[in-house]
Amino acid sequence: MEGDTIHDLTLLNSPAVDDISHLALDIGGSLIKMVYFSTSREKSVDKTQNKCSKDNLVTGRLYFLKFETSKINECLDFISSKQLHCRGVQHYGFPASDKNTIKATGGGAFKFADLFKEKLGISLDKVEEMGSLVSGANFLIKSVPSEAFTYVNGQRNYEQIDHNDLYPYLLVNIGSGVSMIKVDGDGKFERVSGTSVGGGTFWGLGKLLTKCKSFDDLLEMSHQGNNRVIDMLVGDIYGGMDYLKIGLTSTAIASSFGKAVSDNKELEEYRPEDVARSLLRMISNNIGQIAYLNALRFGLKKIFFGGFFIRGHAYTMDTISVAVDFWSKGEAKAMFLRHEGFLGALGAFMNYQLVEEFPCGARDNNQNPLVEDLKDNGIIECCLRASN
Ligand SMILES: Nc1ncnc2c1ncn2[C@@H]1O[C@H](COP(=O)(O)OP(=O)(O)O)[C@@H](O)[C@H]1O
Ligand SMILES: CC(C)(COP(=O)(O)O)[C@@H](O)C(=O)NCCC(=O)O
Repeated sequence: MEGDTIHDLTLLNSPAVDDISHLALDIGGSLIKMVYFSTSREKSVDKTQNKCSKDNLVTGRLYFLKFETSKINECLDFISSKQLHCRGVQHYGFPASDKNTIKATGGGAFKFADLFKEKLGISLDKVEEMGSLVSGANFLIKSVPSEAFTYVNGQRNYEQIDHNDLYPYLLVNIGSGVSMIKVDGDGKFERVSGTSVGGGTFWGLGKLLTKCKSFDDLLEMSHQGNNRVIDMLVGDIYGGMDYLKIGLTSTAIASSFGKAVSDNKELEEYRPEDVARSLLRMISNNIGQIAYLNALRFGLKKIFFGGFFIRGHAYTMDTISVAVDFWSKGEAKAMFLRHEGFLGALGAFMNYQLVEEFPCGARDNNQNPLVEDLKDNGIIECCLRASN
């Protein structure tokens, strides 16, 4: 797996409790994503010093965390132990009405509303999921340096996106399922397609077929595997030859898992690594292709991929990039986002309408903001607007 994926924060990395305010959640089919704002890294004891010099802005950082939805109690315990829902809200003049109400998106904002109320006394202020994904993506693409990148020949190439040339684009969020959204501007979007063959499919089928215990193990396995053992290639059908008349080389996959038909082997006779690789390739390819077809429908050249299925995994990004490039004959471009899985949670956070500036204040002691991001699990500097 690549090194600069944003992982869970450890408690060591967490800010002091008193300085945390404004928590937003995206409770999805597989994972709960959490974003919260804290001022604690400013080293200042006097909270007035945390105000930005101009206007009434408070400097701080956004922190990111995730939990498995099936272990929602861990998330509730974390919020409760750190009193995330009621600390710090009135510091710096943030509106007191925010207390005990948090912005939440995703299906779980509906499914678990009673649980949050019962266990923590928190009301979930529901924010629509597709809108959250879009505002999270727009914010990241426009305001966070070194956020968007292409993945070509094993290399991340960070893109400077021209704000005046951003729209329209296609946003493909690969969570448990996949949503494809045509984005035309801030708050201007349409969900144009989707597929149920997504991250949940990879993880679910992978678990059944390989008996692996965690998603990261499955990804790691896929890294070690060889899909040609199970996939039927064009060369397998054409006696080792390419079929160039229709643009297919002998090594192109003709039929995912197709070799298993004639192999007459039991599942146990295949290496789980090879099974994981074929599965990852099949699902990534399929999503890349459907994404391209939707981009073609609307004449979109830029396709941003988000969602935690991607997990910064080299092979996943490579497969998606190659699929988009192949089908579009180089016309469309697949781009990825460093905060891939947090689009919805960030969008819900934006709904507080306190975000004034991103990023706020210079990262004065380093030339490359990415370096600090890596150390800090994707922490983003920002300013929130205080009410006084
Ligand atoms: N630690 C993990 N546990 C479970 N799934 C994970 C994990 N890390 C990445 N994934 C992948 O991410 C997908 C969920 O992505 P996410 O964007 O959080 O969607 P959702 O909102 O549906 O939970 C899973 O289906 C799986 O493919
Ligand atoms: C229903 C969902 C929006 C829920 O979002 P998720 O929790 O998967 O991130 C998503 O799973 C989805 O778009 N599924 C594809 C359904 C379809 O278009 O066939």
